Amino acid sequence: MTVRASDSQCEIRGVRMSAGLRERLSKLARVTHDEGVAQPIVRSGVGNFSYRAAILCGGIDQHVSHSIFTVKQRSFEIAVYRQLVAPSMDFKLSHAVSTALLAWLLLKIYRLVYNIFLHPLRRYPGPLCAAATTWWKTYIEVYTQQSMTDVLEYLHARYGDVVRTGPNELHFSNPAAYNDIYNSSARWDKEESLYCCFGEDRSSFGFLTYNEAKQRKDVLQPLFSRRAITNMQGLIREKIDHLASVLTARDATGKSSDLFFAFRCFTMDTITAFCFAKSIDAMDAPEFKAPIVEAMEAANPTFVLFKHFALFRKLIFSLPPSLAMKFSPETAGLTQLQVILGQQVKEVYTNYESLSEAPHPIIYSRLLDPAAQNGHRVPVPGSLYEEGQALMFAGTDTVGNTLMVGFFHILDQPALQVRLREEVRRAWPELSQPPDFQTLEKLPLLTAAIKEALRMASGVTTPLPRIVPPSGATIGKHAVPPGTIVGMSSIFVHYSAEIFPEPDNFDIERWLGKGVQSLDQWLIAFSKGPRSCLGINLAWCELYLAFATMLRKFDMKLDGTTRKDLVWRDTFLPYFYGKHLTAWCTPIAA
Ligand code: HEM
Repeated sequence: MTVRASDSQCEIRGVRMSAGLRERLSKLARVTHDEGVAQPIVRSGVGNFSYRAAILCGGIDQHVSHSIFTVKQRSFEIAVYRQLVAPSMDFKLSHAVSTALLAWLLLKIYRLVYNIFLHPLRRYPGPLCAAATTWWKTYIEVYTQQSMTDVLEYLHARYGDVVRTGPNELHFSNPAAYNDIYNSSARWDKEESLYCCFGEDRSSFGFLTYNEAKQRKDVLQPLFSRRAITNMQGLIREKIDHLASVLTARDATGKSSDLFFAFRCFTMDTITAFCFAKSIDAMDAPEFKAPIVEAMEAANPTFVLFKHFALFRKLIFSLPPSLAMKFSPETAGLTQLQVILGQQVKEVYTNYESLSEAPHPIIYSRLLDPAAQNGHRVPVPGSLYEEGQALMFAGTDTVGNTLMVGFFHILDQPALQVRLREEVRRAWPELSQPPDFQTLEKLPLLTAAIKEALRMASGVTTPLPRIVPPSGATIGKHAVPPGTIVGMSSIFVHYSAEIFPEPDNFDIERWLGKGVQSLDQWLIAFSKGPRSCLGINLAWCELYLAFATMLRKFDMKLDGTTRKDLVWRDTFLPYFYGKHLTAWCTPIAA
């Protein structure tokens, strides 16, 4: 089709023009119609006019025509546009949109019907909505903001030991099933939508496959072995002593302390020194409100949002930090954390040599060492950053939560605090000569208290989702087809009344006495199998040194925190949203 237009005339060739259209145009302008001419004349029209006329004539018609309009351009243009072009454009657009919507809707309906009636998991019990669509989980976690672990408890009480929690997902509650999923021979992939939400896809924690994770963990493992951690316990001793001195100074000014943040600052300073040979000095922040610790705390619920809305996550991660924080204040904590951490990683990258001056092995020194890579390349900067973020999260909140939960219960039972202190004092008579990690490990009451704290804090509370391999699997005596997402939250083991009677009570006696060693198999805070915790030795060492030091150096009393304040919501780690554990920490003179 061609259009030629001037101030007074518009010529259109090679278009299809119906009788109806011709009649309507005639009312607007004088139209000359010549059926015989089909040769196109290519000349440009006058701006919008020719464009609109072109749309007008291209849209609706039957016959090939050549029409000449004699027009008063402006009024013709407006009239044609209003009466013919706009409606026809609307029609075409709305037609395309509604067709696409209909196709999408049909596809979704087909998917729902398939998920409910034809899916290989159709015989597994669970809510209909969960079987039909993953949006059910989004509704629970994002819209109602319930803790998925609470919902799972309810579902298992109603449906039994296996529940379908998504179209392609099963959750198990029988403690025996835990070992079927998480054991040394189960090299199953991690599930993408959860593990990618942290933005740590290229880290020991975030790699989805066993092989990728193993390659990275093999590089890091020598630094996390029991021997390596025992050798570097001086670093942890230095950090916990520093925390004790800050708490002492606070007490001297008559202040109680936010131990929730204080413990996180201690673990943060420890892991940053271990990673970067440089502490972030979180413990020296006023009121222990170190920006990185606060940012980490605020980041927890963000991951739930990112898990359900991957596009939103990609958008936030792609924006410059200042824009991301403005655009989405609710995820600003994570962005802030990434900025702080990014600077730290960049510094290490540019001052690599300084790492060798540290008195203990440094994680980044090893990550950047070509000789440590077992024939592979040194990780790219993005992967180095992500490893740093993974280690910060893995090493800070987990140990911090265990200390916080443990100390709440110990302070809630003053007689227990005295009993534990007496045991520690026997091993640590001279305040200025603290015993080492190996000595503390032998103290039965202290060990029982730490185990009980690990049990009740539960480490990572989310069911750790894995993909059943092509061979399929039997989990808790149920045959599970290949490709199914399976998981089990640690709380179904740690709060099982059959294994741990009266599980809501902090009772160190359950770990003491003869024949209780077998109970250790049910302490699964660090998970089991090839994707279990890389930092387990570091965590135990921090816990022993911190529990012993706090008990030996302070007489502690709760400052208004009650059991109700220990409420949490599952955001991968438990997100404690009650009043922080606050206590008076009075130094013990000798
Ligand atoms: C009480 C303290 C801790 C607890 C309860 C704990 C718990 C866990 C759990 C349950 C997992 C498995 C996560 C999954 O399957 O997705 C895990 C993995 C991991 N943890 Fe820990 N953790 C603790 C301390 C630490 C520390 C101090 C570090 C070191 C900085 C650390 C580093 C890691 C890493 C790198 C992984 C990923 C391993 C993999 O995916 O193969 N953790 N931890």
